[in-house]
Amino acid sequence: MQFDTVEQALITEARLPMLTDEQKAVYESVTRNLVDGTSGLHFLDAPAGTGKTFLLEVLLAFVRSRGEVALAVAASGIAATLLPGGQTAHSTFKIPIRAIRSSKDVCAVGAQSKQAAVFRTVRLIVWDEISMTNRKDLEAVDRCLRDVRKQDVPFGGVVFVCAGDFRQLLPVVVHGTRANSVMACVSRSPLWKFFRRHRLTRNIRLLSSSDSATYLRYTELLKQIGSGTIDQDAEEKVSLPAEIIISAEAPLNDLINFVYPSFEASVERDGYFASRAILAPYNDSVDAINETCLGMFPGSLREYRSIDSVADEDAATHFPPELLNQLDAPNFPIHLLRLKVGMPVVLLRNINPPRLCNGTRLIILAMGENVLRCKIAAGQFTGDEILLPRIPLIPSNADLPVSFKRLQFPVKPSFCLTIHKSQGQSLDTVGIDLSVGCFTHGQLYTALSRAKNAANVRVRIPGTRTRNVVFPEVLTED
Ligand SMILES: Nc1ncnc2c1ncn2[C@@H]1O[C@H](COP(=O)(O)OP(=O)(O)OP(=O)(O)O)[C@@H](O)[C@H]1O
Repeated sequence: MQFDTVEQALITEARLPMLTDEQKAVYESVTRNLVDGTSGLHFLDAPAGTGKTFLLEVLLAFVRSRGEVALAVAASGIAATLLPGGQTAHSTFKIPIRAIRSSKDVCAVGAQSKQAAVFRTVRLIVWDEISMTNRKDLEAVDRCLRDVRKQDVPFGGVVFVCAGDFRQLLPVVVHGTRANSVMACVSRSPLWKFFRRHRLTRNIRLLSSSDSATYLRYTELLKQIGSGTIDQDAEEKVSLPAEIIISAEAPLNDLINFVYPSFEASVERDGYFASRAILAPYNDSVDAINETCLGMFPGSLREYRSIDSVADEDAATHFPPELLNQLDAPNFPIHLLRLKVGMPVVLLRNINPPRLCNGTRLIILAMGENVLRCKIAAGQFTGDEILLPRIPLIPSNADLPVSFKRLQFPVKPSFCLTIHKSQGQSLDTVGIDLSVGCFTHGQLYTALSRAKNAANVRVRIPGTRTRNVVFPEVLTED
């Protein structure tokens, strides 16, 4: 309700003529439900870059221009920052965060809560990157909406539009097998049959800046990699075009210099870090590349050591601070955080959604003893300045020997991101470090499809072949 209806109407008016015929057909189908007051479940099932998120933005603006409530969520924080008013699905619906999901999971939404009041009035829910969502989360939201809205129909009768691409990354199942990942997909949910499937086929991301021959060659390569129809050997390795390869025998700096040709100039240029990134499949490689980039980045280094303590005082003698300092968990700040003014970092917690979410990218402007002054680097709040304090953080979902608390800035360097975090992004320049190859479904396709221009992609691999993992059983027919 905080959206300005006039402003939203202007966005709708400006964007409508831009929609392709395919996008327009979906827009009309969804707005028919919204205008008629009928319910409708829609699934935008389309390859990377075909404008799913773009279309969701127009639908959100349409509803908000009418003074009605539209909620925007995404499977990951960084994808949520791309949607106006976007938040993670977990944060919006209070879905429990657990390593092992259960069919009995319930959203922590009280009947008298503000959240429940919003769910009763909401007209449209859009859910982006749904292919990364665990079906149990979607099912928990279904139960919550039926309950709160007192309507025993799927999602309590709201108009629900989800967008995704099963060629890209699937839900993460900790210690899970291939079958566990496949079974966790929303497409395996009994709810899925209620969704009407819409297709988009034109890659608009690439269209924006490639010549037509390059466009055709690269979109064909993406299609074959995404569907697993490209020639691959017994180790699932595929050949990539010579012009995009950087040899892994050459120094890592070659890839860094391709993506970040001038760190000195970057400090002055708005949008420099939002439009480019190095991607890698493993957290360890990401950390090592960030460390190398930090060494090359100009300016003086400041080190921040966290203060770590165990939750259970009785365990304190067995787990002294020096031992806790060495513990690490995914999506958790490290004990010794090394920062420089002007460098990009990514937020690791929801501080004040939707402005400051897990996944918001920031540039450091100044560093104090207990506070960082930062500028938001991407998304609808780009340019806003914020103050970020050290906060107490407890690792979730981690295989750690003890439960502990860390007082640290909730950020990590983001010259390089995991491929997982890049899903949903459109980047001008992309460098992919595959010196250690991809390990799961859709990683190579997701990484290669982030680029707006095929000429601005480089992949660092040993030799000319790299691993492409595809689980054909999750792919829907084109
Ligand atoms: N009709 C359009 N007119 C102009 N630009 C568009 C249009 N549709 C999409 N785009 C642009 O194309 C790029 C890719 O669009 P978008 O991110 O919506 O694709 P996507 O299908 O959501 O991709 P992914 O599956 O990778 O998340 C963006 O830069 C977006 O602004």
